Amino acid sequence: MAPPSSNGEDGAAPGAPVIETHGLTKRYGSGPPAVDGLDLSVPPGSIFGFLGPNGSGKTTTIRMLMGLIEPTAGGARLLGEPMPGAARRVLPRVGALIEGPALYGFLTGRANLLRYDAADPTADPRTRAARVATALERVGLAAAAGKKARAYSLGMKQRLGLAAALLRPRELLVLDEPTNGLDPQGMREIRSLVRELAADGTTVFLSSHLLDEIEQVCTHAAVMSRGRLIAQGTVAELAAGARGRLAVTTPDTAEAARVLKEHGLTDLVVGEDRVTGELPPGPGGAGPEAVGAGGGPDPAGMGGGPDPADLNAALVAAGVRVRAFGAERASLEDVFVALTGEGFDVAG
Ligand SMILES: Nc1ncnc2c1ncn2[C@@H]1O[C@H](COP(=O)(O)OP(=O)(O)OP(=O)(O)O)[C@@H](O)[C@H]1O
Repeated sequence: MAPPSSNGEDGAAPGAPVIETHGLTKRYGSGPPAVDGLDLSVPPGSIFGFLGPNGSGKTTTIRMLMGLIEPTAGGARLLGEPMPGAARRVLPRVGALIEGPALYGFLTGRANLLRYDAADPTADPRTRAARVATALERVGLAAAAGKKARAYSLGMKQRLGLAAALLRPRELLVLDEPTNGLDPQGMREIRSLVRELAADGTTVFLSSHLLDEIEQVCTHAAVMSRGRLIAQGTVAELAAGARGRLAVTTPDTAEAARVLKEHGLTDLVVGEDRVTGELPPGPGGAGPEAVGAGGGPDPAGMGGGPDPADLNAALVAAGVRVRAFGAERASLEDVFVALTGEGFDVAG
């Protein structure tokens, strides 16, 4: 195997996590820690969603990752290097957008980027204009580059912030709530930009309190609750770890509910012509990397339990007229609720 430094770059071996934390903890005062013993592992090339309700410790974690604040305990490595120790070496390879971009409203979008570029002592002034033009093009702001930043929509401001983060090639992008406050169109624009950047090989780590957003754009996710990591893995693994619900469409709802209950389904919801119920847990438990839950993988993705074919046969045998029958895929919201026993605060 080639040595890790054979590509002439510092840092991690190929395939090594781009972000890795061990027991990362931050305590601000005498209360419970804002971040508590976090073990995070972000694979290269992933779009990694860092999910949790407001106040669950996402921004505090990102600030520690970027070396902006010191952990109370534990440590973090970025691109294989310890933070904050190696910040000067590592941060030029990392683009970040934390708590919205700092922009001068009285300057044009282009002039804002020229200022950012000029603030980088390693940036060659002779190629500055070209770099700025490329970054504006990258985020779809070339046509609006001559407008004052104060006339930009929130989505355009976020894109300008991303352009600033992309003035030089980056191996990792860290985005704190990049779509916060944006309208649906603005959200779509940021999401497609994130996908494009990832397709070019950049690992993207983004925080969000929006489950939907993580499901739409991310390949991997970590779920935070009250400063603790409660699960991490691929989005597919996480959703498969939550028990799916079975839905039966039938005019014979009462009888269908009885049969499903008999076969171990719980949390039955009986509608006008539909019954849904939670499939019982299989031997695998809560999911592949459910922290502290001790579960193993569930290859069927249905939570184990009875075979749906047998359930359908039992319904028919009991005289239930089945119009439609199927498993509903668990969402990340189901995962969150199953793991924490709490609802997800989706305000905003
Ligand atoms: N500088 C600080 N001093 C004291 N407490 C803080 C500070 N920053 C954050 N906290 C507290 O730490 C906890 C985690 O906050 P944090 O901002 O990291 O969460 P978050 O998940 O990013 O939420 P949000 O999306 O609302 O920013 C909260 O209880 C918050 O009040």
